[in-house]
Amino acid sequence: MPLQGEYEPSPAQWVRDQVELYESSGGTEGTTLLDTGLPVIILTTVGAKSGKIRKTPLMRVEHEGRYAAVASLGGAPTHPVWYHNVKGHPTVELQDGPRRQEMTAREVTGEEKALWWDRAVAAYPPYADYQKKTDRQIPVFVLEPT
Ligand SMILES: C[C@H](OP(=O)(O)OC[C@@H](O)[C@@H](O)[C@@H](O)Cn1c2nc(=O)[nH]c(=O)c-2cc2ccc(O)cc21)C(=O)N[C@@H](CCC(=O)N[C@@H](CCC(=O)O)C(=O)O)C(=O)O
Repeated sequence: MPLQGEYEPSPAQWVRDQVELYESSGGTEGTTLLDTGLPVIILTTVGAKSGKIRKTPLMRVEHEGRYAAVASLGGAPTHPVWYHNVKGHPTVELQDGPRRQEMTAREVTGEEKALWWDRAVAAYPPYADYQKKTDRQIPVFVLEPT
């Protein structure tokens, strides 16, 4: 059952554009991070305050059908806003290329987080740099098919 609500595009034009291209191409275009060629997924969440539908490109971190969503925001001192959406509404949708599925998200800690953090850094090495540049502990969600 797709998430219900009014879609509110990101205020960031480059994010809006990537979501638009990803979705309008059926997940065949806009599926990488610009010049890196590294794969990207689209996470759909429900706004924690507005209840609106939000769509957020994230680096693709996948292992045996489960995914990680890393709230890095480039190592900024505060969490990205979508972090609060997922905490408030753990039922999310994930589009990986042409495949879209409903997932349940949970924030991971301790050894489980360390395992997924290694997988995330292997998929996108700059995550390690982001963590070095902030005292904020970058949160990691694991997304599992509902
Ligand atoms: C700009 C802000 O976006 P954000 O949710 O903080 O997310 C910032 C970024 O993480 C987001 O732009 C990501 O897509 C950036 N990004 C990555 N961001 C990451 O954190 N990790 C990644 O791996 C990542 C990869 C990536 C790849 C490609 C790409 O194009 C972007 C990528 C935003 O959308 N703000 C809205 C509000 C959004 C919102 O969800 N509001 C909630 C309020 C929630 C609350 O405040 O409690 C609501 O509607 O209720 C606004 O200001 O109107």
